[in-house]
Amino acid sequence: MSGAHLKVTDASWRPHRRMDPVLHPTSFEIAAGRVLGIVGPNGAGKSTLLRLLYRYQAPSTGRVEINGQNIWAMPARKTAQHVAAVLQEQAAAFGLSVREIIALGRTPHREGYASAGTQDRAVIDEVIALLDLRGLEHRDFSTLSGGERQRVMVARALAQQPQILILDEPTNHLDIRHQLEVLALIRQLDLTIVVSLHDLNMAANICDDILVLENGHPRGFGSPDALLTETLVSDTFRVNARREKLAPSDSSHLSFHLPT
Ligand SMILES: Nc1ncnc2c1ncn2[C@@H]1O[C@H](COP(=O)(O)OP(=O)(O)OP(=O)(O)O)[C@@H](O)[C@H]1O
Repeated sequence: MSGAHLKVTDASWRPHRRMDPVLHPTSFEIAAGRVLGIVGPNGAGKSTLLRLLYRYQAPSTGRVEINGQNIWAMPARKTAQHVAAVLQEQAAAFGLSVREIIALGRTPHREGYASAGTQDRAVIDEVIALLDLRGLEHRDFSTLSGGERQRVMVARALAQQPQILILDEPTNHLDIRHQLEVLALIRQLDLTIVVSLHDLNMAANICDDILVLENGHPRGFGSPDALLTETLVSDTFRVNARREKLAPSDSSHLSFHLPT
């Protein structure tokens, strides 16, 4: 697996013609292999932007390009060979096992109704091991806990062998250990990653770049250190934010308080 260049130019989205945009024109560019964090308050437009990136919704204006190709000019199947998404809502599984769910990630790479070949099985085995799912692979997906399901959905996305991985709040439902494991995995994958996160400290730790959205508008794009200033975080999230150095690691840490 290796990443792809992602370029978003003036992409906006509005639900109906006469309504205000939910996402106003937004532009950014990330080189192959970088991790971009999307942060912002509830309703800021994070999931809406992600939907444009994995070709679920067409932008009302602007373009999304992967390695210079507009994703709406390619067949959906071709986009699915490049981009995989892990979403907050998990589809109903109708009695499928964990392994069968993960195998669905191979669909864009198969011809017609062909069943899983040797390469498909090897990829599925690899991601099952990577996400520590060996003990669960024959369980009915619907019997899993929220955190176990989340790991299965990450495994399914990786089975797609994408160049770009989109994750919408991937640490929801995960206990601390599995949060750290999923975040470490994100850092270690040789892919371009776009991840929405509510935890700004987590975002600052794992992301190369951050895009801040507020009320459907891009507020800034840049490195976590340069962008996530006390002023920007306080204004965007309507809190008093303080940035401190944690001893002994000397890493930067944001803390938050309600304004008095
Ligand atoms: N299909 C739609 N029709 C009308 N409004 C919509 C539609 N989809 C999203 N919205 C609105 O757009 C805004 C942004 O929603 P979005 O889900 O992108 O925000 P978010 O930043 O991901 O929020 P959260 O952090 O709460 O998950 C919200 O006010 C939402 O109600």
